[in-house]
Amino acid sequence: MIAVEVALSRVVADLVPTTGETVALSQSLHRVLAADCAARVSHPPLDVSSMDGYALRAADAPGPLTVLGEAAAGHPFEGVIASKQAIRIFTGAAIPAGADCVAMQEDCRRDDNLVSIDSPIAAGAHIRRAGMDFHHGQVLLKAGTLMGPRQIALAAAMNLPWLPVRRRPRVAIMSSGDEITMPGEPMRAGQLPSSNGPGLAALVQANGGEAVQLGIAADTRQSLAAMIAAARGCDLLVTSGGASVGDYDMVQDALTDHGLTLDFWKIAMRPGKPLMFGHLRHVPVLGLPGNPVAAMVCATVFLRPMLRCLLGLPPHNPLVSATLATEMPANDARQDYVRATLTRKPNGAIIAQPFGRQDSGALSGLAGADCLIVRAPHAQAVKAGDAVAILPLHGDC
Ligand SMILES: Nc1nc2c(c(=O)[nH]1)N[C@H]1C(S)=C(S)[C@@H](COP(=O)(O)OP(=O)(O)OC[C@H]3O[C@@H](n4cnc5c(N)ncnc54)[C@H](O)[C@@H]3O)O[C@H]1N2
Ligand code: MOO
Repeated sequence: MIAVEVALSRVVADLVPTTGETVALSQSLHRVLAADCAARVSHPPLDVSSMDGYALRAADAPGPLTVLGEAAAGHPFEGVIASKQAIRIFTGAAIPAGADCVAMQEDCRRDDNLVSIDSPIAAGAHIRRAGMDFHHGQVLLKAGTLMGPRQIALAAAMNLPWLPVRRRPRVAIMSSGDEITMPGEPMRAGQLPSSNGPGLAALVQANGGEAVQLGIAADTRQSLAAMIAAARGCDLLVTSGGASVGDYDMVQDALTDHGLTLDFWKIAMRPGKPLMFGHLRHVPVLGLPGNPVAAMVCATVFLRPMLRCLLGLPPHNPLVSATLATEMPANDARQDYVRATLTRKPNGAIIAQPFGRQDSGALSGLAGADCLIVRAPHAQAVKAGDAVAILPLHGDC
């Protein structure tokens, strides 16, 4: 059995980011930029007012000044302001030639076509300079940026209607087992619905991939072989089930028939001991255990970083620290991923409460967990109040 960290470094070692494609800005949420993007405009495009008020020369304050006209956003005042003159101006409007500041409306007194300024004012007040935010040609969004709502707002301000993004990695997902059916299908006695296929597909989608569910192979070499063949053209093949040592655990044999180059099988991890990794004609193959919690935890720990690498993102799965609510015994040789809830104390401390039942077939606990407490191999017993490392579980895992 190899260590989790060694396994993790091996699964991401040879991954090359997918090629780029162009998508509309409106379709770019959660996509990763494949190239640097430069602004096609300056922002703001010219000197504009940041307040509603009067544009004037600061040296002319307190006035009174003659109001020549007005400027609103998108409707500039075309004339020139001379000494003792002002214009009414609104937020976002261009600063007229000759003016060097804007007095806020609240600081001004208007009397017919005259305006007086009640507070001291300096040149430059309430003016946003052209290009204050960014200039035409400036690279503001770098290759590798994950596009969220804030980055989309910036790209729009940069006048970029299309963006170069990494193609979504195509991940073929294959479940196996004679007892497994698709959710909702008729079931014989003893059969159960596949949770791994839909759960893994959702994890792939939530992490920027395109899931291709191949279906459920029967526990025969022929059935497994047919499904493995259907994975051609994918960037990554993920199998679930049939990974252990039982007579009907034939996934690895079927993959070997197809030319699998095995990298590793079995790691020091709980849940997830029979994890397998290799390559089928250069396509990485991640063989997940069938136990539903093991499949999803291994996907969180291994598949998520693999997807990140295929998207050109750093593979990190950062651990953070929490305070333990109850004692935990010393750990054995396998790195343990313990399902737990998190609560925040009024003083800001984050408290992790492990579930009593940690069976790797019990999905209800995983779905209700906020985090996995990560316990190193041979970790010593810990007591309530001790610090532990946790892997937070968000909406994408
Ligand atoms: N003698 C040993 N037996 C087992 C060992 C071992 O080291 N020696 N390891 C155990 C561990 S740890 C795990 S994890 C499991 C992994 O088994 P497999 O990967 O071969 O998975 P299956 O036998 O196919 O199924 C296990 C379990 O999970 C259910 N399952 C399978 N696929 C799905 C699916 N798509 N959706 C929902 N549930 C699924 C299946 O019905 C079984 O109950 O091996 C232990 N045994
Ligand atoms: O590691 Mo298995 O994944 O214990 O259930």
